[in-house]
Amino acid sequence: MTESGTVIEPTAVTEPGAVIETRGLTKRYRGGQLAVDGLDLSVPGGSIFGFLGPNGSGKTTTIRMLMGLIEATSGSAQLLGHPVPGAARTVLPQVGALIEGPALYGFLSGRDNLLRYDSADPTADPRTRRARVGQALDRVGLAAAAGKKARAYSLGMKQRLGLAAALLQPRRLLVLDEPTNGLDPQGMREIRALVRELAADGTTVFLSSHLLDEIEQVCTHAAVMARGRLITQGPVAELAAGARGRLAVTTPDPGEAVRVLAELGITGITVDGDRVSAEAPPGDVELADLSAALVHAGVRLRSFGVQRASLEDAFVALTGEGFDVAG
Ligand SMILES: Nc1ncnc2c1ncn2[C@@H]1O[C@H](COP(=O)(O)OP(=O)(O)OP(=O)(O)O)[C@@H](O)[C@H]1O
Repeated sequence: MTESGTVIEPTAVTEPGAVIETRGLTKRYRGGQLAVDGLDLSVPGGSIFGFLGPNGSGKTTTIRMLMGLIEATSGSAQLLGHPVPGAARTVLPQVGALIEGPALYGFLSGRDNLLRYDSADPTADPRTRRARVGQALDRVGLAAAAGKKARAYSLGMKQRLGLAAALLQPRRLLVLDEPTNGLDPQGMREIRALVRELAADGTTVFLSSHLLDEIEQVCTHAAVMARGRLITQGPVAELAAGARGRLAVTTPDPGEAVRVLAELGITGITVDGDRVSAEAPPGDVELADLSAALVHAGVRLRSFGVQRASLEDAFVALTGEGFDVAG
């Protein structure tokens, strides 16, 4: 209450603490494959958290452990402050999940798929079912196509229907495994916009992706996986800032530019046509001195500068590997 007696409603609900927390979470499959290796993950409430890694890095295995679909070999995990799988019954109704594509009945309409899905949920109130299904369809932009058979849906529409299924109840956390996989650029944009909207309403969104630029575009935080291990995690802006940017020079005299830069101790130089790129110089090297040295040596400059580091630069810097993906 303020002095004038007005009640101030909190405008944004931010979760105190982590919404997903794992300690030493490990999965070794029966065949001996160590898919997830001692994972300590911490997902802040209210974030759009990108779980990033090349194919086979352990993302799906982690998500399946979090959702109680498979057992961890060792380590522990908490969702919304409760241990899983121990408290799965209490906590999972507050978590919407879209894992490995939605299971749909092609012969049913989008609406009937959702009605059927909701009736299989013992925590769902049948009296509000129709209304909730209608709202979820609206939410994902499928209201007009709700009566169409699901087999006539495009991949993007199917994916949106899967999201609608995850939204039939109010959720504090949404877990989406590769939600844009297989979608065309327009479909990807639609899903990204939806993820942003959901997060703006206060839902924490945890999404896995092997697409670096997707994570950069939509996520506030990210964790980077490689070969089952966590490489780094934190706010996306900080992860990218942790890597030095690249020095980028465009010149009709690339050979001479390479010679001058190498003489000045610049490393990681590559040439592609008239573009010379290199590791950004350490902080004590003044960029103006570099460009002056190039000009002094007769190198004609079309452009000169340091490009901001991307998450990809950070990944390469941290793993020493390219972000090489099959998909
Ligand atoms: N059921 C299983 N039995 C044995 N090994 C498995 C099983 N599932 C996954 N793996 C292996 O565990 C490792 C991690 O796989 P996982 O599917 O978790 O990775 P991912 O990052 O989700 O990749 P993708 O994007 O391709 O799904 C891979 O080497 C994979 O071959």
